[in-house]
Amino acid sequence: MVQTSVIGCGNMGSALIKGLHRSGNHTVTACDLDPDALEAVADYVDTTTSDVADATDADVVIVAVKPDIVGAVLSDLDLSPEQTLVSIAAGVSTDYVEARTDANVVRIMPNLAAETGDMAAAVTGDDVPDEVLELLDDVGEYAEVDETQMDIATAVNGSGPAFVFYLIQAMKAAGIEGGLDADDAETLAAQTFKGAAETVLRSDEDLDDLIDAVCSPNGTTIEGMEVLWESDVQEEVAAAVTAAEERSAELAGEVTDE
Ligand SMILES: NC(=O)C1=CN([C@@H]2O[C@H](COP(=O)(O)OP(=O)(O)OC[C@H]3O[C@@H](n4cnc5c(N)ncnc54)[C@H](O)[C@@H]3O)[C@@H](O)[C@H]2O)C=CC1
Ligand SMILES: O=C(O)[C@@H]1CCC=N1
Repeated sequence: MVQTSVIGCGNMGSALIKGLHRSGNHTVTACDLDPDALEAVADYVDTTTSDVADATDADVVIVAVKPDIVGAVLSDLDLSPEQTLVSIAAGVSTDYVEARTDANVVRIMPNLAAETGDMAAAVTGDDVPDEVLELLDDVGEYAEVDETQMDIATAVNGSGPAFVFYLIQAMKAAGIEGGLDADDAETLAAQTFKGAAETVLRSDEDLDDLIDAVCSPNGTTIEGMEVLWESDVQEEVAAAVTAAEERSAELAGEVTDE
C-alpha cells in the first residue's frame, strides 16, 4: 500500500481519489479547507483533514489545488527528499514547485477520467519514481513527455474531456433531432465514443483504415464522412486545442510572475 495524500479534493482531486480507491493499492488522506469537499470523498479515503500538516506523512503527496493556490500550499508543506510531491496544476512548472519543496517533484497532467480508471495522463521528469508510474497505471494510461510538451498535453488530455463532452453533446442532439428520446440518444452517442476510443487503443490499424472499415460501399457512413471531409471540423478542433495550449502557457507566466 502506498501512503498517498491528496491536497485539494475538488473536481480533479476527487476524481483521483475515487480512481485510487478503485485500485485498492493506496491508503489515502484527503485534505481540503471545504468541509463539503471532504464529505464528498469521505467514503473513498482512510482519513479526511482540513489541516495540511496531517497530509505531510505520505509517500506521495498530490497537490490538486488551483494553479494560483499552489505556492501558498507549498509554503505550508514541510516534506523531505524521500517523499514525492506530485503537481497537477496547469501551467505550474516543475522548477516553480522544486524551488518551494525538498521533496522529489513530479509534474503530471491528469484528467477527470481518473474516477473510472480511464485517465489519460502526461507525466514529465528525469527520473519519475516507480510509485508514481504505478499510480498512473492504476487509474489509466500515461505518456512520458518532455516538460516543453506539457502545454500541448494539457490541451489534449487535460482539457480534452470537455471537448469530447461537447462532441458527444452534438451527436446526442442530432439523435434527438432524428427522433430518439434524450436518454437513448445520450447512451448511444456516449457508448459510441467509448467503443470507438477502445477500438483505436486496441487496434494496430491507423485511423484512416478504421474510418474505411465503417464505410460500406454505397452505404450510409460514407455520406456522413463526405460532409465531415468537406467541412472545417478538423481545423476547429485544432483551434480549440491551440487555444487551451496557449492559455496553459499564459498561466505559466502568471504563476511565475507572482
Ligand atoms: N478539473 C480538471 O479536469 C483538471 C484540473 N487540473 C488541475 O487540477 C487543479 C485543481 O482543479 P479543480 O479540481 O478543477 O479545482 P476545484 O476548484 O474543483 O478544486 C480545488 C479544491 O482545492 C481546495 N483548496 C483550496 N485551497 C486549499 C488549501 N489551501 N488547502 C486544501 N485545499 C484547498 C478547494 O476547496 C477545492 O475543493 C488545478 O490546478 C487544475 O489546473 C488538471 C487536469 C484536469
Ligand atoms: O481548465 C483547466 O485549467 C484545467 C486544466 C486542464 C483541465 N482543466
